[in-house]
Amino acid sequence: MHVGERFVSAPGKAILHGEHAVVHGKVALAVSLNLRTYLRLQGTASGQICIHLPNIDTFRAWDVAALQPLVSDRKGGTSLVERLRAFAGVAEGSTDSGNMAVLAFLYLYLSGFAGAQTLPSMSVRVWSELPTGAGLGSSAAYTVCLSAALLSSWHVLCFSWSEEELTLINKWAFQGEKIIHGNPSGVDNAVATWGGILRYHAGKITPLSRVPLLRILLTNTKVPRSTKLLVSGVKDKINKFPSIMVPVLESVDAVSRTCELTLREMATAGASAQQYDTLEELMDINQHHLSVMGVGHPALDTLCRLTLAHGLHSKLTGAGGGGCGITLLRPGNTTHPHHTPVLHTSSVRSAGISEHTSLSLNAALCDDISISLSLSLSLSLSTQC
Ligand SMILES: Nc1ncnc2c1ncn2[C@@H]1O[C@H](COP(=O)(O)OP(=O)(O)OP(=O)(O)O)[C@@H](O)[C@H]1O
Ligand SMILES: C[C@@](O)(CCO)CC(=O)[O-]
Ligand SMILES: [Mg+2]
Repeated sequence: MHVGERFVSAPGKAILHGEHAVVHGKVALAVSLNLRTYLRLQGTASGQICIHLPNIDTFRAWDVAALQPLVSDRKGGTSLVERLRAFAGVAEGSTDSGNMAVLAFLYLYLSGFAGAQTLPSMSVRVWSELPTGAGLGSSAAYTVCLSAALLSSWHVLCFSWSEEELTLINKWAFQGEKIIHGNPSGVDNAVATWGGILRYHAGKITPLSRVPLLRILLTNTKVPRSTKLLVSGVKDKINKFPSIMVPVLESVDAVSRTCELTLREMATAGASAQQYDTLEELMDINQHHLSVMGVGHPALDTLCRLTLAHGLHSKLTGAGGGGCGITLLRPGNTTHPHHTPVLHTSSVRSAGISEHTSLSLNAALCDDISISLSLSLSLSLSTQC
């Protein structure tokens, strides 16, 4: 079987409210960024599968003939993930970047081509503008790219991403996220697939159509962390202290719902100072809840303290434990002349759209912390066949 060339990209995301609680069935609000991950897939006649992941210094190659026996379970009773772990020498519970990325790739590749008479040989390269493991959904953008490229080569189609195809891309990307994350909610891959701003609740994806233009700053603390470990740490805490932690999750749920309501009112009747007060208080409340869940970090505390000294309110975004924080700006806040910090929250769902407004960082505010990102918001998965 020979596959043609594919080039796809998918955006990262910022979570406004609801990270971690969303894993336990609560509401989250998330928005895509214009920092993207890109994938190029090329069919070859080399008899090999090669994957090149420059962001994480990983290059691996296998003979197709060595992978072929993994497709069917000849030993009986083992799952494809278990067979792949044994094949690639990856221990259960490993959080090594390269191992996780490679396992997710092999899983999606072998699942997709399981029905083919022979596995196709190919070379896949994935590179990203997103910092890896910093709370901006790099894992989901990676698995959405893999899923979109492999699906389009399984179906030998040049996608224009119909709703049905996006649903399929999202479903497979979720399987890849499971390998990297352990127990993902699905919010990150949904945003990487559909783009825009959306509400995510127990698997239900609702694009928000009436939202105001918000401006936020995004700060990378550059403190490394693993979403998988943070998510499992929160679960342990809930299991240990259910009567304490369940009300915290309920409260985060209420924060997300109140934020959604406030955004809708701001879009309908125009933004008032009181509504900004509300958004700021919600960020403070949620940041404290996230610290209670055990996913804060001194660098994030520093971000909150420094921005508060300028009258601005911040919270972590994504899994926390380091990574990135977001800071809400009011309309009158001045910003670095080269940056226009904006969080544009309209929802666009079709493919190939690169409409974006910018979301960037005012470095002058946060120069005690390593700050490196200058971002824009992009609104959908795009593809070029
Ligand atoms: N560009 C990339 N190339 C290869 N693998 C990647 C890439 N981006 C992410 N990954 C995989 O995803 C892992 C990071 O995922 P993780 O969920 O911990 O962080 P994140 O997705 O950036 O943050 P969050 O889940 O909080 O939004 C990496 O260790 C690697 O396995
Ligand atoms: C921490 C978390 O809630 C968001 C990570 O971006 C995990 C998830 O929802 O899968
Ligand atoms: Mg992730």
